[in-house]
Amino acid sequence: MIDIALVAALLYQIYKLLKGSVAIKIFLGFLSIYLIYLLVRAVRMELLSSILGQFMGVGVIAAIIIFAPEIRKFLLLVGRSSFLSNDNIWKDILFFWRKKENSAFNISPIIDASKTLAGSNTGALMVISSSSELKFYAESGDILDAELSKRLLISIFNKYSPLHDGAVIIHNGRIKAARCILPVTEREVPAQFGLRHRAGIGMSEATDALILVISEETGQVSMMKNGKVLHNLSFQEVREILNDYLNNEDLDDRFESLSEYDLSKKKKLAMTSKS
Ligand SMILES: Nc1ncnc2c1ncn2[C@@H]1O[C@H](COP(=O)(O)OP(=O)(O)OP(=O)(O)O)[C@@H](O)[C@H]1O
Repeated sequence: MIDIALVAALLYQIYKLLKGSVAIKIFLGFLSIYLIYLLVRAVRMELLSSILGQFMGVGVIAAIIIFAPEIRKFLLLVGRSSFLSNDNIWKDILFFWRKKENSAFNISPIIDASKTLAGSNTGALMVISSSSELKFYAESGDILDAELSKRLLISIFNKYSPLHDGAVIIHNGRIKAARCILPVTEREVPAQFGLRHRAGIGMSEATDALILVISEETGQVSMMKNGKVLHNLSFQEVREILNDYLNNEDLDDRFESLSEYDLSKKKKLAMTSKS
């Protein structure tokens, strides 16, 4: 019984750590195959269980290679005394069946700060996550865990601030971290998108977060979700998208895929050159 409880707690912690990243899909894939393997073995289906057994053997080595960075970070977290002494972990384990709290929070500081940042052509990169703290990415920067405020966001992205380089991660009304390094997309992106936008698109491909980018060059606001983009948004649109995202509404249809984005740009260009 204690054995089962410990395994359940461990699996839950791994799930929490990976939540929001692509690694979780691979992890759940492995877990499902392992459960099928146990089931097949229990009902003594010899051939299938030997095939799945072979796969599991190779799978463990493959998992170690695929999850190398995650395993390193996980061990680092385990090693930190704060990880085990953190009350939240025990609360999470004890009350894991509780319904997820509504992720909505007051987004006005994000909108107000974006207005000021865009108005002064200050570049910014914000990751807003409704489902998780995105610990992996937060750990790549400086942990703040500060209450979300317009003044704080403006200070972070001020060109002279030591925190301005990289992204902030916002979750549950708190700025979890600043100066975070995000994965850059490997897909081809429109020529006017530089590194900041590429990182925004990359992060939206790797996680279920919503990304907000303010261009230093033009002051224009873009958002990214699931590898798709929306460019040159008004602040009213930003507010609506943010609200809908935090209320778990499906935003996929509203965003443009990178190929659509190129096409719509070309159409606009053709129309303006005709007129
Ligand atoms: N992988 C990354 N993760 C987080 N932030 C990044 C990453 N790559 C670049 N950045 C941020 O983007 C800034 C560089 O942006 P760059 O000027 O290349 O982007 P851009 O998309 O052309 O945007 P802009 O329109 O603002 O010039 C860096 O100073 C850094 O703050």
